[in-house]
Amino acid sequence: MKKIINTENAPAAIGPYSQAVEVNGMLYISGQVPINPSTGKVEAEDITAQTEQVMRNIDAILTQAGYSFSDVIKSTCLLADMDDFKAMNEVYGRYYKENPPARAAFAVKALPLGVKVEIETIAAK
Ligand SMILES: C=C(N)C(=O)O
Repeated sequence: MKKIINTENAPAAIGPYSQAVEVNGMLYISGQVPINPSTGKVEAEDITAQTEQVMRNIDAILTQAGYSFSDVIKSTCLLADMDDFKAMNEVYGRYYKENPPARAAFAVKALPLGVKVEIETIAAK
């Protein structure tokens, strides 16, 4: 049975999706963009600050669902500009120091709200 995960410590959805859905010990977190949940706005400007906000949002959803970064098995990183790959990795890598999850990274034409980065996450117990 699926369980919808919702926390005020991560941004509300900006479209018709849930922050995360848990089913059978698997947690599927929607792509997180760098919205500050306190204000509902994108305040971070550069890729480092935007990635930090995205990772904080992922952390809040993992925590709400009773998971942690060590439970993450797969990420998908979407970038508006592949020139940001290195800087995104520097922040991302702080959260996954050992045995990092499987991952794909893409540059896409554009991201919602004109942000530079969006990261999807799947975790398992
Ligand atoms: C930001 C998103 N995850 C979306 O629009 O689907």
